[in-house]
Amino acid sequence: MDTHVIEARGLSKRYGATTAVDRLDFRVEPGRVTGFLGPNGAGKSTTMRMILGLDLPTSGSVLVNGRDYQGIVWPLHEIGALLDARAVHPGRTAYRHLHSLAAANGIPRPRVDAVLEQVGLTSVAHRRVGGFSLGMSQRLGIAGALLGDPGILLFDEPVNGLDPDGILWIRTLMRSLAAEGRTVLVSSHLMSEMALTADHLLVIGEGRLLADTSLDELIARGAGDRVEVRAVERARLAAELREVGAEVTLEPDGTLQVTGVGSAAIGELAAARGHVLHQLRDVTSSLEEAYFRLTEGSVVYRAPVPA
Ligand SMILES: Nc1ncnc2c1ncn2[C@@H]1O[C@H](COP(=O)(O)OP(=O)(O)OP(=O)(O)O)[C@@H](O)[C@H]1O
Repeated sequence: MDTHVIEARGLSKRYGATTAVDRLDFRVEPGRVTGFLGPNGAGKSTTMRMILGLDLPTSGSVLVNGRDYQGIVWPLHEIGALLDARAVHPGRTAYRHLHSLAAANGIPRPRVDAVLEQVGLTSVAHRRVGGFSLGMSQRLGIAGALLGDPGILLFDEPVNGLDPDGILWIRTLMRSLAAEGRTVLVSSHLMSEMALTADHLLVIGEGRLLADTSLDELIARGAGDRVEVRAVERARLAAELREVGAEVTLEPDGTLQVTGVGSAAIGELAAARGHVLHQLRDVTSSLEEAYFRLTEGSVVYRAPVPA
C-alpha cells in the first residue's frame, strides 16, 4: 500500500454544464509541502472536497493511501483537513469542539490538550468559538486537522486573513509536518508565501492540470530572466540593443527591461558605444511571474484593466 499518498486518476467533477475538475492525474507525495495553485474557480476546493469524500467524482477517482476516503475506518488518523475555519458551532468552546471530534473518531482525550497546546490555544480552550478572531479560528481548525496525528494534511487557504505572526506560524508548522515525513497539500493565492512554503507545486486552471513540478523548475521554466538597465542615454541604448536582437521595454521610471541578451553582452556593448550606465542588474523571475505566464489562458474571472 502507498502510505501517506494521495493519488488522482482521471478525476473529474461536473456541476450541470460546469466542468469544475477535468481529468486530473497527480500524486501528492510525503515528506514535502505541495502547493495547490490556480485562479479563482480553477477547481481547487472541489478537488479537496473529493479527496475528503465530501463530494463524489463524476468520473475517475482519488485515493488516499490506496483507498477511497469512504473506505477508511478512522479517517482522522489518516488525513486531517482545514477547509473552512468558520464552520464550527459558535456556541461551543474550543475544548468541547475538539473533544467531540476526538470522541467520534476513537481518539484518546489527552490528544485534545496536546493539540490545543501545539496550536497555542490552551489559554482560551474554554471560551466560546463564536468570539474567536479569524486567526484563532484558523488555529482551532488546524488543531482539528492534527487531532488524529494523521500522515496526510490538507489546508485550503490556511493563511487567508492572518497577520504576519500567524502566517509565519503556519508556514513553520507546515514545513515541520513535511519534515516529519507527512504529506502536506496546501492551497493558496499568495504566491510569495507559497514560494517560501512549498517544495512542489500542482497548478490547475479551468479544472485541468497545468503543472506538476518542483518550485525551482516552475520558476526556471516560466523564467524569461531579464536584465534591468539604467542608462543616461536610454533611448539610444534601447535602439542599439534592439539592433543586436534584444527585446527592450522602457518602463515609466526610465528603466530598460532587456531580454534575449545577457548582462555581460549588454555591458560590453554599452562600453563599446560610450554609454554611462547607472545600473546593470540580472533579474530572476519570481513564482508570481511564472504563475501568471502559466495561467494566463485559464483565468475565468478577470476584471477589465482600468484605462
Ligand atoms: N456545489 C457547486 N455547485 C455548482 N457549481 C460549483 C459548486 N462548487 C463549485 N462549483 C463551480 O466549480 C468551479 C470550481 O470551483 P472551486 O471552488 O473548486 O474553485 P477554486 O479553485 O477552489 O476557487 P477559489 O480559488 O475561488 O476558491 C467553479 O466554476 C464553481 O463555480
